[in-house]
Amino acid sequence: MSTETFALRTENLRKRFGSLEVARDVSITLPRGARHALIGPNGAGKTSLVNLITGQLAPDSGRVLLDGQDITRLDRADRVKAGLARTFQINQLFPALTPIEAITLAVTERMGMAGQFWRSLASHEDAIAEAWAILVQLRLSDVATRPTRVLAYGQQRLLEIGLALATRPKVLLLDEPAAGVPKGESAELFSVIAALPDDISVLFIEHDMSLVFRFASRIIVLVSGGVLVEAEPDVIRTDQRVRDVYLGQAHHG
Ligand SMILES: Nc1ncnc2c1ncn2[C@@H]1O[C@H](COP(=O)(O)OP(=O)(O)OP(=O)(O)O)[C@@H](O)[C@H]1O
Repeated sequence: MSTETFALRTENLRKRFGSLEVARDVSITLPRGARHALIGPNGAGKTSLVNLITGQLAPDSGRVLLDGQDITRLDRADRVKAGLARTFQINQLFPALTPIEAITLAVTERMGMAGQFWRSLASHEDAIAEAWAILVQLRLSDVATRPTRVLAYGQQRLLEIGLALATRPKVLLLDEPAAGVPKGESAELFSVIAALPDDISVLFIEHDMSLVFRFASRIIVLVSGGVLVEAEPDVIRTDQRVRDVYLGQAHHG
């Protein structure tokens, strides 16, 4: 695959914690516009892989390429500037801010004008307009001026995605975006993710297989730090190796 066609690629990523190998030669590719799911049992190394991609963890060897650029040596902030954004399993929001305030702040931060009140009003208006557009895209405009703490949990998780979108990412990594969200809200949350523009490529970790099969265009199965198989949902559904991994597990990881 040429560098023109992929948004993100890892090449032979390896990472150990003592004797535990959390990444065993992991090479994955996210084409532009991807909606890929990363699944696997508990402790398979899913979050570690996301951390290796974002720079939270340094690999022992291997490379991370974003839009053709080798970002392996960049720090986390520079990876965000290069177009890599993520959300976490646990809510990271400010409860007292409203969504429009929070997203506008994130946009001004990206523009390098956070805290610069002497900047022209026009640039602040631009930031507010961009924040509104993000909230509309996430179906949060109705609650834009309410304090974050009164939002439904699913809306709070969407707001986190909004903060990531404010960095104008090419690649969005979502670590269990529906974690803690009531069942009734999680499909809505995923349909918003699926409808994001095609120039944003998405890799999401998700435990709920019905959501994975409904929303992923491709599925990467990670087991013991290594990629067991990567394929389209229909292929994964009938793959005996995947069935064997999940068979007999009280809790699907
Ligand atoms: N900083 C660390 N130091 C040592 N071991 C770690 C560290 N971070 C993760 N691990 C271990 O690495 C393994 C992989 O963890 P990771 O969180 O990546 O798995 P996961 O697939 O995301 O699991 P889950 O589905 O439970 O979130 C686990 O056994 C975990 O305990």
